Amino acid sequence: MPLAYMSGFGNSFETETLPGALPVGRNSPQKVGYGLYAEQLSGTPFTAPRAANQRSWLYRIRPGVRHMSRFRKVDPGLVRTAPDREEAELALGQLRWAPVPVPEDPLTFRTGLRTVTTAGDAATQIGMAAHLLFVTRSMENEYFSNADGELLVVAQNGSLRFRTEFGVIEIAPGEICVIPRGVIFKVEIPAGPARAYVCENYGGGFTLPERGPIGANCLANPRDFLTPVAAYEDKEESGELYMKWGGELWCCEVRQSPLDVVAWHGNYAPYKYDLRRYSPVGPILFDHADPSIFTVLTAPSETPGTANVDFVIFPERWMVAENTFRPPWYHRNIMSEFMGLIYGVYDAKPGGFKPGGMSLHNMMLPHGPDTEAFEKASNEELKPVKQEGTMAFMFETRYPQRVTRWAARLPQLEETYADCWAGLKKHFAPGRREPR
Ligand SMILES: O=C(O)Cc1cc(O)ccc1O
Ligand SMILES: [Fe+2]
Repeated sequence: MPLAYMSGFGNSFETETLPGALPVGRNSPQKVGYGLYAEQLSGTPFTAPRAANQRSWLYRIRPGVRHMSRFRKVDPGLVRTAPDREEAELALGQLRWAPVPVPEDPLTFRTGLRTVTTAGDAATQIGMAAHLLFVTRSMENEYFSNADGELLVVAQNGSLRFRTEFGVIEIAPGEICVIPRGVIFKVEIPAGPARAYVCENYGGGFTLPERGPIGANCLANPRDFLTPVAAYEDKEESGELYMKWGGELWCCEVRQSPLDVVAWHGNYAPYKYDLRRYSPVGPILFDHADPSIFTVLTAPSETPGTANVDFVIFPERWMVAENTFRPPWYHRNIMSEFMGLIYGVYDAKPGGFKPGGMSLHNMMLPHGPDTEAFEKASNEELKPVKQEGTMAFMFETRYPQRVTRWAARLPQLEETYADCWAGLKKHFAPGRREPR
């Protein structure tokens, strides 16, 4: 049966699996219908301004206190949290990794999550981490929750099904989902092994960017964001609930499924989005716009216009600009750019950047098109060209990103990456002037 979702970004949703399970006109009646417990989950402080305030009311078989009590600390595997004090063994420079294959070992969402970079400080709710995720086994009586940040999951290969307290979300390559901080879930693989990129946002939640003069439409449209309808498990089997909290991994035994929410209402809930629904806006006469024009979601910091993390994509689009060097320009950026390629070809690196691969262009490190892309873009006939079948993305943060020991030691790290610019020759000729 296809999964059911409700459309809209940050709406006040309501959904119930049994008729009348949601109290009417109040949150906390003396007795909730069907013998359910009422519980509030606050994603922002109680006192957050109305426009930013996020909370949901969950009507569940048992309250959270019956699922989570004393935790014990367990091995975090390859998950790291900022500030990551493990030695950075890498010399400063532009970095790129070839795709890391999905290992053969049995890996669940918990054991298959591997941190690549960390930035900021999770304890102060600043910054982010970029992870790779490999899943070869579904979680059964195992559940996960992240108190350190929200998780933006970018499917790259294979599908992932998230059974959450709020309902079930499935994503395939080209789609993303966001699991808010504190939400309990488990991950299944409906059709074999899966690989994904994950951005863990330690700061305030992702929201839609302002459109300014673009107006009321295009870019990511709110109606294309989908939140699951309620779904619950009434399962009295023991298992483990893992919680990432304070940069450590904790575990407690559960005697029943904590995914026992029969009905809920509110605006703090997981959601998914198909990146192909994004309507890109760009230069239609000349020049190359800043990539912020392709922001799907932004997690602001306290400084206006300075994101804690922006999630930016490079989707299919027409390139039409006249007398323009069409790929990204060479640049240095105060923000740090982590990129991945979901499918297709990325125009700045047509040969070297492979689907499933990743690159890191850290704060103020110069980067831009490789030699091949420069030569082509400087000499091609500037007809309208469609960049087809491509989807790259960037996690762009105001904080420098530190590479983890795991990522620094990966054999896929390309030692000679910077050679992709080695062929950029000196063309300077004081006697020659291009027409303006
Ligand atoms: O560096 C990159 O490849 C990402 C990027 C793309 C673009 O079109 C403009 C700026 C930018 O950082
Ligand atoms: Fe860049």
